[in-house]
Parts: sequence; C-alpha cells; structure tokens
Amino acid sequence: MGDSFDFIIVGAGPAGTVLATRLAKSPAAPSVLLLEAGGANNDPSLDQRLISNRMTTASTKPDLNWGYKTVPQSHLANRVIDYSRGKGLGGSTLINFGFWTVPPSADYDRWAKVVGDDAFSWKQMQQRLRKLERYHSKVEGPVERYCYPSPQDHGSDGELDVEVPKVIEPEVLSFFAEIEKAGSPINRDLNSGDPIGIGLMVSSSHRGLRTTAQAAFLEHTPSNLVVRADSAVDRIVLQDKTAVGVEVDGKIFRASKEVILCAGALDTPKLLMLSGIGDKDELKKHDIPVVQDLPGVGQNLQDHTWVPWAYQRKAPPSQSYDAWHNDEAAAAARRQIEEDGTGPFAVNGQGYVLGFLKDETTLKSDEFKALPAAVQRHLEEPTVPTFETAFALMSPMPGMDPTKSYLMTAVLLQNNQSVGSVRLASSNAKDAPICDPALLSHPFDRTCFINAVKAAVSIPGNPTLSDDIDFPLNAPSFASDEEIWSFLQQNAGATWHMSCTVKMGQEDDESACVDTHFRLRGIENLRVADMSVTPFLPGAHPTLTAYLIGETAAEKMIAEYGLNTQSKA
Ligand SMILES: Cc1cc2nc3c(=O)[nH]c(=O)nc-3n(C[C@H](O)[C@H](O)[C@H](O)COP(=O)(O)OP(=O)(O)OC[C@H]3O[C@@H](n4cnc5c(N)ncnc54)[C@H](O)[C@@H]3O)c2cc1C
Repeated sequence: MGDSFDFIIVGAGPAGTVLATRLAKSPAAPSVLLLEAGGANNDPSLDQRLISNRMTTASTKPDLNWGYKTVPQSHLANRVIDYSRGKGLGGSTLINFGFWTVPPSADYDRWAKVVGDDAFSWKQMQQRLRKLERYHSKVEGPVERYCYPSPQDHGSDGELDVEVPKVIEPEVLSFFAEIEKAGSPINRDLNSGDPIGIGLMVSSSHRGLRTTAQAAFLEHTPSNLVVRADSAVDRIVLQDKTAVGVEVDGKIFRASKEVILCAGALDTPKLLMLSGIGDKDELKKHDIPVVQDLPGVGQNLQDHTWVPWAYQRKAPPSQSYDAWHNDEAAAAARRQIEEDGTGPFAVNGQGYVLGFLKDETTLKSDEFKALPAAVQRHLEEPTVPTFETAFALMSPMPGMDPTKSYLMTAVLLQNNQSVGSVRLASSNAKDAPICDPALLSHPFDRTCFINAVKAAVSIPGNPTLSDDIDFPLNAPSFASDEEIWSFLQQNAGATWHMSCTVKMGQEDDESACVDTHFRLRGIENLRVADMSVTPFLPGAHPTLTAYLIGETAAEKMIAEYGLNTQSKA
C-alpha cells in the first residue's frame, strides 16, 4: 500500500472508526488509511476506562483532550467555557460521560424530511443502531421495576457494548420509589425512540469499563486497514477541485478514490478552511487561497446547554463509596472489576435517574410562538422533550468532604435554537480554532431553560425535595425567574455536543455544505462524515448519532462503489 490508499479517513472518533472498519471489511476489501492526530492509547491502566470515572476522565487525562475553550460567552456573564474534545484512537469516546441515549424518533424523521432522504428516518436509523449495538439488557431484581428494555428495540450482536445497570446504589432505588409514589411518569426504556418520562440511564460500557470506539472497532483490524496514530492532518491535498490526498507534517498520503473527514465538529471545518474551502472573506483574512467558496463551513455550530448543581445529604455515603477515598478499598474494587466486572466501581455512578420531559409553559410562551412554524410543530411532537434532567449520587469532587454523601442534579436543554460558529485563529494548523457556540443567545433558549429548571425541581417525589437534603452546595432557591437566570449565567455550560458545522441539506439550502451522500459541495472525492453534518442537533447525547453517521456513510459508499462484491475495488 505504501503511501497510497483507496480511501483516507481523517479522525478516529466514533464516526471515523465505524466508517473505516466497514469499508475495509467490505467484500471488495479496498485499502483504507485511518489517520488520527492523538495517540494510540496503549496505557494499560484501568482508570482510563473505568466508567465510574465518567465525569472526571476529561479533566484527569489531559493527554486525551484537545483542551479547547470557547470565546467569552456574552449571555453567560462573559465566561470562557470548557470545550473539551477527545484526542487519540477512540476520539471523544475516550473522555465522554458514557450516557447512551437514543433521540426521539421524531428527530430522525425530521432529519430525513429536512434533507429529503429516508436514509435518515427513524426506521432506517434504528435498523442501523440494532446492527451496531450489543445491548446487555437482561435485568433482574429490583432494577427491573424502573428499567425493562424490550429486546426488539435493541441490537444484541453488534460491536458496541451498551449496559443496563444490573445493580445500582440502594439510595437510587429509593429515589425511584418516591418518584413513582408521587405519580411522576416512569419510562422503563428511555431508548425506544420515545424518551418521554423518567427512567434509568444506560451507559456505553460493560462490566464497569467504558466502551470506546477504539475498543469496539480497532482491536482486531483487517490487514487492508492501516491505522496511524500521532498523525495530525494539516490540510487536504487538492488538484483543482478534486481531493487527492492529505498532508501530515509535510508528508503526503494519496487517496485514489476519496478522502473522508471525520475529525469532529470543530476540527473538520478547521481542516476544510485550512485547505481553502469555506467562506471566501474568512479565508482571505488569513491569506488562504480560496479553492471553493462555501460560506456554511464552520457556521451553524449547535450544542446543548446544561447546568449542574449539588446538595449535601444527611445520610452517610453507601459503604461502596469507600473505594473513592480509601486506598485499600480502591485497590480491592479495581481487582474485582478485573476479575469479574462487578463491585463498587461497576455500581457507583451507574444509577442515574434521567427524565426527558415536555414543559407545557414553554410551549405556550411568546418565545415559542415566535419560532418558525416547522420548528413549533416539531417541538409539539409527542416524543420530543423540551428538557432533560438527571438526579444521581455523586462521588466527592476534589475539595469536598469524602465522608459525606452528595446528590447531583442537572438540567440539559433540548432543541436549542442558539447558533454559533467555528473560525480559524490563523492559517497555522497547530492553532486551536475559535469556538463560539453563542450559548443562550436565542430568547427561546433562555425562556425554555428557566422553565426547565423550575419544572425539574418540581418533579413530584424528586430527591431534591426529600428530608434527606442537608443543604445546597451551589443551588439557588429557585424563588424567581431573575434568580434562576442569574444562576444560569454564572453556572451553565456546554455539554460538548458540538455539531452542525458542515451541515447536510438540500440543493436550495444555501447554508448546507454536504449532500445526503456526505459529499462536499463543489469538491470531488471529498466527504465529511461526523457530527459536523447533522442539519440540527438531535435531542439526546450524540455519540450514537456519530456512530450512525459513520455507519450510514459506509452503507452509501459501499453501494456507490459496488464494494459488496470482491471484483470491483
Ligand atoms: C467531556 C465530554 C462529555 C461527553 N459526554 C457524552 C455522553 O455522555 N454521551 C454522549 O452520547 N456523548 C457525549 N459527548 C459527545 C460525544 O463524545 C461526541 O459527540 C462524539 O464523540 C462525536 O463523534 P465524532 O466522531 O464526530 O468526533 P470525535 O469523537 O471528536 O472524534 C474526532 C477525532 O478526530 C481526531 N482529529 C481531529 N483533528 C484531526 C486532524 N487534523 N488529523 C487527524 N485526526 C484529527 C480527534 O483527535 C478525534 O479522535 C461528550 C463529549 C465530551 C468531550
């Protein structure tokens, strides 16, 4: 193969790894090069993959993180917000929180309608999801009452381990019991396409270990798939308006068929712009010769906004929380995970009570009535929530008393209307992009968020209302909209669900950059297949959408190139 391949894929996150694997494993067995800027992750330490470390890996493993930040956010008291991205084989699945949530069926149907291609409909996306998942859904005992996924809605023999917790902290079962007793709606499978209600989170993990895109797809690769870590692509090599390869530190790798960018929603537009594809005025600012004027590149940046807060509980921590502050208990917990995948580290932090709820006050607001009619109709769909909320026991963060017990709660906005951008800081590929998600810049988001926080704390039976709460650590009193807004300005952030920056759309959509075959407008042999392409951000944690983008792109490319037969490659 040398330095020349049929296909070159840039970025080994969930989208890139699926795409590379599916192309390489197709019967025609084309040669595929997968290039990843970050490392190979050969670190055998368990910490990196313990799912109970889900909330802290991004900060404790800086080598796995690009460490991006936003520009000061004018609607968030001019704060600079963390904008982490995973770096290394596995991409952001190395450091993300491992929530595995399927969007409402109506979101994929809307995607199909907006772009005019049924390949993105719920029916077809769910079929692909079944192919990808290995859903460990068998539940027995008390957890069953709150989580009972129907096997027909989930895959069982794909590459991606998804885990329904077998055991959760007893306190979390009590939270559920109270919520149910108070009459709040329980949903025993949040991932059926209808997330509305309150249920138990499932994780992209198995036996206490995080499922990374690397673990799922890159451990046993065929010989026609070459995976190169520590290979940051600086630019796409173009001949006239055709992609013929990529450049890595001055070295050229050639693609006889295509280059596909899967570098994520911040780095993919950056790479396009560095290669002369983007808004011509923006490129000129950095003296980059314009190859293709494509104003949508880097625009439409969307993310979910969230706010977490916490309480100290009166009850002492469960004994299993010893493993968080006692070296001996931690060593024993690690051994147990290695031996049989059970123990405190497989239990703590698995019991997240998640709610996907529709707030009717928001749907009656003036800000809702000012939205385009199509967006209003979508928000009124029965499966579409206006917000997500979470309640969970939390391990003490640095600076907190480890002998006490804590409750974390959070609210995530869904269907955010605020739109920002990613731009180049300079023509130097080593410089971080300028990221401005413009969080809460849209009036609908501000109204929706205030109402969502009020609705979340009022869920009948929720644990923040219980006598067990000792005192709030950073929670407001929720007494007035002004107080909640001020709390949001000081505490809200992005959920790292960046998307839509090289968006897919129909020919008459001037802001669209790729067609429904992921082909970039105006350039031959160049596609984009990662979270950059979503026409809007679906209402769920997006990893599985990223995997589905890789799977869908592979399906289309295998059909286009006739790779399903051995003779054509
Ligand atoms: C802290 C955090 C928490 C999150 N929590 C969750 C969660 O709980 N659940 C959920 O579903 N989603 C979560 N997400 C989001 C989710 O991980 C991403 O949406 C998803 O990984 C995006 O996939 P992707 O393939 O588009 O890009 P990425 O996963 O970002 O992968 C892109 C890859 O391209 C590589 N790359 C970039 N530039 C270059 C270059 N020039 N040359 C070569 N390689 C390059 C990167 O290093 C990276 O490996 C979280 C993300 C973060 C950061």
